[in-house]
Amino acid sequence: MARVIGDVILDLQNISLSFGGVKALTNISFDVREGEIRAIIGPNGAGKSSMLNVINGVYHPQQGRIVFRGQERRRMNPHEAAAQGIARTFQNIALFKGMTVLDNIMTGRNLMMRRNFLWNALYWGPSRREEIAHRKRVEEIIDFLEIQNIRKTPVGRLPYGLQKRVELARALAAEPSLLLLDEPMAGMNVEEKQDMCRFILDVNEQLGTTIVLIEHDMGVVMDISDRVVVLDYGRKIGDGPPDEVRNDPVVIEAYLGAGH
Ligand SMILES: Nc1ncnc2c1ncn2[C@@H]1O[C@H](COP(=O)(O)OP(=O)(O)OP(=O)(O)O)[C@@H](O)[C@H]1O
Repeated sequence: MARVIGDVILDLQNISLSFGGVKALTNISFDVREGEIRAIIGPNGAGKSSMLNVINGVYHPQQGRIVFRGQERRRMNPHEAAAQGIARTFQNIALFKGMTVLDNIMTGRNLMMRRNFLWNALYWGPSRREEIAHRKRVEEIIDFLEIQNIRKTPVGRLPYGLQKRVELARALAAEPSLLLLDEPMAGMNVEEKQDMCRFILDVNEQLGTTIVLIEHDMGVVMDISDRVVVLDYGRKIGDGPPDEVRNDPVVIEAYLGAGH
């Protein structure tokens, strides 16, 4: 399928966020277009994770507007953001280590399970049918990410790179239209990084999912993203296609200054 970059679906305008005296984000504006891979980069402590947390409703900025799919967003929590089609993965893997791969991915469907426990107890048949439908979708995701052979393995027994892939699978189980990835390749070896890059591109191209990712590996960022936002000390210092950002003296200075 040919990639199509569409209209702006997420517009962040003049976002400022502070924690007590610490200014994590200062007057940041950028947008995300439908179907693109948008990277957020910057030295440690630049505000990247805070920005993702603003997008999915974990943090509430003191100033600024967030417009998602044409609607100004009121204060919302992560559950509401997920219901609007925004899913994310975390910097530190947040899976249930004792549960199997399959069960972990099923937890990603929770939001879509319409029927509650009482209903399930009373009407076994329809809820069973619903569970089968969810299982089918989960099995498709398992095939897509090529983890069939570990579907019954407890997550805690898997190598790190595969755990990250399971986390991606769980996020995909919610069928998001906007996927936020917080350092999806952190701590991986070269081969694991190549695999993860391929899967991120496949998700974007074949499922049409818009992706915002934080990544420290510059090679990866330059290879897979359409546009890059650069943060430094909570301010935006660059924004544009990878080639433009890479050659921007202000960006180069921020990275050299931070010892990257
Ligand atoms: N919950 C919080 N309470 C207080 N300060 C916070 C909180 N979250 C982030 N900060 C501060 O906000 C600033 C930006 O942090 P953030 O984690 O967003 O940066 P980052 O670019 O993601 O860094 P890293 O690359 O190290 O993950 C830092 O000074 C951090 O200490």
